[in-house]
Amino acid sequence: MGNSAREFNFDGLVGPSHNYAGLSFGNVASFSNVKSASNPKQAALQGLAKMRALAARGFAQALLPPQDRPNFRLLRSIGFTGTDAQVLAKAYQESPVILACAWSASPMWTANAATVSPSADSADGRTHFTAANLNNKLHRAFEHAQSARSLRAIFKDDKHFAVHDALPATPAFGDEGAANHTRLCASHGQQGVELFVYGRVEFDAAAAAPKRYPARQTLEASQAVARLHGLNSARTVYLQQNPDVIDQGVFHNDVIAVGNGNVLFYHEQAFADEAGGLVQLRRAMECVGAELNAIRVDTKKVSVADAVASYLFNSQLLSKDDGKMALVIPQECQENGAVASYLQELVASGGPVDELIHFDLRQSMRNGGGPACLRLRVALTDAEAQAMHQGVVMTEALYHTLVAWVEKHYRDRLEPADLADPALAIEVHTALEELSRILCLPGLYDL
Ligand SMILES: N=C(N)NCCC[C@H](NC(=O)CCC(=O)O)C(=O)O
Repeated sequence: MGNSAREFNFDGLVGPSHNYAGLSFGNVASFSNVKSASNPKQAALQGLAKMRALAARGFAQALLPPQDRPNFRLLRSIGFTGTDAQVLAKAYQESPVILACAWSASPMWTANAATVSPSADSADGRTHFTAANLNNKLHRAFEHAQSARSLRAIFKDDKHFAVHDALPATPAFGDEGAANHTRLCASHGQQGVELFVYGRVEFDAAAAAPKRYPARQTLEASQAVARLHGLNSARTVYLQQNPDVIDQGVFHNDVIAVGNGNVLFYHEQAFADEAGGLVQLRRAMECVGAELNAIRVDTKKVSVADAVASYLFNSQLLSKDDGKMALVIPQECQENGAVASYLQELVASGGPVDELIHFDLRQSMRNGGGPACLRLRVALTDAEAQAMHQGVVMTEALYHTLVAWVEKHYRDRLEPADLADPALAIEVHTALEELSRILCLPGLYDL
């Protein structure tokens, strides 16, 4: 258990079938952009620009590859038969929405790929990953097999890493991965407090739950992940998300709170019991010799509606070498008056956050995915960082190779009817075969 570690951010490389299908009930952006035309090329380039800029700033940056689409296995398993072209044509005719599920590029939001516990926190001293089953949404519920496969390809060395399969895919174990999990610590390499935020409790009929939109994460799932990872109960905290904010479009906790180091940046209405939650967190933080720095944003400064529209809390909070933190925000935050003035106040306050870095991530934002959705955090010691596959680490050279690859293979416009085009399936397949060569991961896909 070394205590020098760096946090790598594994961003999802946006896949060539990025489109707007309105598949996520409870996610306001997904619903309001249904059936509008997407631009997969621009989406991928926007994501790559973020990765490149953060890598150039010295932050440890890597990527997770997109997944093979469309999912012909899904389409065939529900009775669409014939050649690939016939399967697409029949699905488009009978159920365009299920066809869109089979094409979804949703694995780009890698915060939902898995929950990660660094080696400093686990009983066996390895880094643990549990692929998230994402079983609340059809289009996301089949991501986990490839997520686990990709993670195993990158974190192969079982001396250092353990990748667990997703929890049983049933509502009791609804698991959304790192989007509902954050880690608080004195420094990334030291023991930390793992905070799991759940939306509902399967086996407690009296527990509060949202009324309008689904709660995707259960307490039972969070507890199962903590067990699999061998976490210590004194350093593990479970808090309930405020069901009222889920009903206002906060479908994951990372839409209303983000943590890094000893800082928890959160909205006043994020948790069902704010005061009780802070007591639990402070107590757990004492066990790791750290003091919680809670930055609470009041409703009178930023309403829940403004937080959802701007994605203020779906920001990345990154530790800089000088001990301060940068907040990586989507440009929508600058365009929202209340949020923009709050942010000016925040960086001028003399607190830990002294810099804002903003990106145009509009293509992803229109499906409800901001900077924090697009990345999976993995804190690694030097030995662990060396043991992982190096082909996914972002460098200037890889950036340029991937930009050329995107320019060659991606379309700049996709509309619902394009999902019936058999040529698109061949294009995606060809692109991914080439990608697995670029990343030096020959067995990446089960093509
Ligand atoms: N908050 C985090 N960590 N992730 C954001 C995920 C956004 C994703 N959107 C979608 O899946 C929309 C797909 C569509 O409508 O085409 C979702 O709702 O699961």
